[in-house]
Amino acid sequence: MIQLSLYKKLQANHGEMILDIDIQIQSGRLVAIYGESGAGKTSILRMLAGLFHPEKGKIIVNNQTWLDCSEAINLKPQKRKIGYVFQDLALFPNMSVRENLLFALDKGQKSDIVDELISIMELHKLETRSPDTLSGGQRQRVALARALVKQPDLLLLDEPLSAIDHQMRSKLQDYILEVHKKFQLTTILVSHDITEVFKLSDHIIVLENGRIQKQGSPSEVFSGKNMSGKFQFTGDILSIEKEEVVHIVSVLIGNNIVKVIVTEEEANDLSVGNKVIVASKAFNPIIRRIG
Ligand SMILES: Nc1ncnc2c1ncn2[C@@H]1O[C@H](COP(=O)(O)OP(=O)(O)OP(=O)(O)O)[C@@H](O)[C@H]1O
Repeated sequence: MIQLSLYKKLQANHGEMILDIDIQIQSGRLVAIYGESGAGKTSILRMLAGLFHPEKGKIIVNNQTWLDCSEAINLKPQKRKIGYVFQDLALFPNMSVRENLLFALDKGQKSDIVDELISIMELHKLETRSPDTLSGGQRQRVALARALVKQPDLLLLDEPLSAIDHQMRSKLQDYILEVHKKFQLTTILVSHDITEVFKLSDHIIVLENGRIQKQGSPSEVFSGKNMSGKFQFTGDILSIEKEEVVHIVSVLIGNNIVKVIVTEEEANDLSVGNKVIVASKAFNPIIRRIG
């Protein structure tokens, strides 16, 4: 369990902004912090990592106090068992991919975990390469593996995939899900991307001007009501076409286009580019093998 209460005055574009949050996260969950630019998301992660200090607050991770301002407890960043991946994370350029991972091992820690991560993250073909010769997506895959070497108590992902193209991003999201399933690490993901947040997290905290505006499951948070379905996916609207009395909405879900028929009234509420949830609970989905 992670208990977090943080208070800090920040300098926002429009003047002073108070970051004031109280969050509890159960162990093993993947929680997303979602919010507009400047809402305070990165500040929370930096405070968790010990890189930024709140004026008031407490951070307790698995019963260990990392920070308690009233007791003057403030564990150094290197004493906090954290894996941190952000957009422009630098790998050591003078070391191969494998050496970058080995370098992250704690003193006396067995190197088996490096082999395991190379296998899970499918880095075999890249392990002797220098980071400079890798694509952005490959580098982030290595960065994620490196953050996992120490088997942290808490994994922090700050927009780790935002500079990566759509197809590679989707693959990397699968890797994140895979390692999360395998290691059950408590993970906090900061992202602007609703589809990403929906796909990866089981709980979403929406931050607005330094305060929690709402939180809950992805469907509770994004559909405004508790939407349940036999299956549901998120996607982007590509087109809305009128056909006689109905409208046909084409939605891009992953790499597939799904067409959904809606009424005129429903269509009026939708625009090309909107992120949407496509769900069904009235009938059983049909499954067929492909290829
Ligand atoms: N050291 C600091 N002292 C005071 N204010 C700060 C400090 N660091 C950041 N801020 C301000 O706090 C606000 C929140 O910044 P933060 O980076 O946490 O937002 P964010 O939600 O992560 O935004 P983005 O999505 O653009 O990364 C910003 O207005 C920023 O200028």
